[in-house]
Amino acid sequence: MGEGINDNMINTNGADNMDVTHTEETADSDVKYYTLEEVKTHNMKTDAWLIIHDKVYNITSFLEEHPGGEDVLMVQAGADATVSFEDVGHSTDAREMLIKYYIGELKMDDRKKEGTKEEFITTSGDGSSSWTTWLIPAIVAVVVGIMYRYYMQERKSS
Ligand code: HEM
Repeated sequence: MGEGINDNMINTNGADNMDVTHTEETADSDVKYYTLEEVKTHNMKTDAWLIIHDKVYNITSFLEEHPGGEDVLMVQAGADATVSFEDVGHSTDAREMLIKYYIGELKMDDRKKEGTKEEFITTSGDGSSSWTTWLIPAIVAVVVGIMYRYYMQERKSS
């Protein structure tokens, strides 16, 4: 994995970085990047990670403390829990707690930006036709209104 395919983006000072295993570091900070494949392997009670909004959390020590229970977390362990986490409507406190368990970022290649957006914008078709549905009746209404005014004026003057 990662035998220098994308390394030019990530590894700008690679002179003494001989040991490139699963975690590559950005040039600007110590942020660790994990692949989805790697996160998937951490799906046990003794070693549980999950992804929320492209960030990776090691929640092993939190499993027993979670007010929503251990089981719901274990269902998500090793996977992207963004939708479940948001569906519950976690409090600001819960969101702040995440910091404690943060261990790094999901690799850019494994992020699904459109995927997460699509989940929330699926209710009313593709949206592109929505403006035509009101614009055409609006034009018709204006034209009918103008014609009606002319008609009334003609009736008054005759
Ligand atoms: C590390 C990630 C998580 C943290 C820090 C966290 C934290 C919390 C906290 C503090 C609460 C108490 C209520 C609140 O303050 O919102 C809570 C409740 C809950 N959480 Fe989480 N949670 C996490 C992940 C998840 C995930 C992934 C799920 C779903 C699969 C989940 C499901 C629930 C449920 C069902 C409740 C109970 C809600 C209720 O009884 O009203 N949580 N969580």
